[in-house]
Amino acid sequence: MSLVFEKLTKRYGELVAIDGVSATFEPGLIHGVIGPNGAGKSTLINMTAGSYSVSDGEICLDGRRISGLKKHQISLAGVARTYQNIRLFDQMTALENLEVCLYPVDAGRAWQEVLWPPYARRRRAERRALCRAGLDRFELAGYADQEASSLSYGRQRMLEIARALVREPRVLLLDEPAAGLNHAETAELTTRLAALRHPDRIMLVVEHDMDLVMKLCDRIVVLHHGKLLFQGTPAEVQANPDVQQAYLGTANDLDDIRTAAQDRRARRGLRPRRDPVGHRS
Ligand SMILES: Nc1ncnc2c1ncn2[C@@H]1O[C@H](COP(=O)(O)OP(=O)(O)OP(=O)(O)O)[C@@H](O)[C@H]1O
Repeated sequence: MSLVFEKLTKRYGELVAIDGVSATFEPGLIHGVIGPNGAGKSTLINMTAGSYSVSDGEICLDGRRISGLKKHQISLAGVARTYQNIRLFDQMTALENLEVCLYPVDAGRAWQEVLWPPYARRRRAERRALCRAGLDRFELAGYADQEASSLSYGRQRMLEIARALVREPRVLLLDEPAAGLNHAETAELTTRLAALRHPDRIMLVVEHDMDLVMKLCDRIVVLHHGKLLFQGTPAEVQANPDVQQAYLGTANDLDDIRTAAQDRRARRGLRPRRDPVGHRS
């Protein structure tokens, strides 16, 4: 049982953003997806979540083809995601951001709640309890009734992950979860993500922060110009000469990557990283 990409291809007109990528992602593991800017990482996430169509090849979850399904059908199949640029319902409270994900999606159950108020009240209370527990997992319970937009940037990131988890997805796709976080927040995020490792859950993390990737991930897929360059454990990836040449630059030297990530943040208007005592680096 796994998530499988079979000769996956995405074309934007003439541009081949993902070029015949085949890979298998096992449950119980955290899979990193890395590669230089424009390598196709977000495109991979967007196709898996159904935000972008697949040009060729297929994506299967537990043996069932999910590419070609609509976005909401893929979500119901158990795929949840977060975004590079946080997307919350800003005017809703933290709790409501989770609750909206649990409202009945089939007409039958929705009508049951409309026609039978005691049942609706009980279901609402159950949903609320589940969402409070979801917030609690990220130490956000104290912010349950605050508007999402009023939370700090770091808490908004955590809230988005808490929301993605509220339906207990089989597949959790995280697109640059550490973007814009300072060192302390990234360290906290790394611990929290590690705690999400579960035998039934497949996690894919697209990330430029190599420290986070190397610490957190069990397996790493390296993309280069839309092609699968290499896959292996963090140690294998760091030792691979092709990866070093294409991406890491020099063996075990992650400073260039950090600098590139900083430049990228600045270009995108994201917060630059700060060290734990608050000095900008
Ligand atoms: N909607 C789109 N329409 C046209 N081209 C696109 C679209 N989305 C991405 N691309 C192009 O596809 C290629 C891969 O982009 P993608 O965003 O997937 O790369 P990435 O590895 O996630 O990059 P980054 O690390 O900078 O986010 C790039 O050349 C990009 O310009």
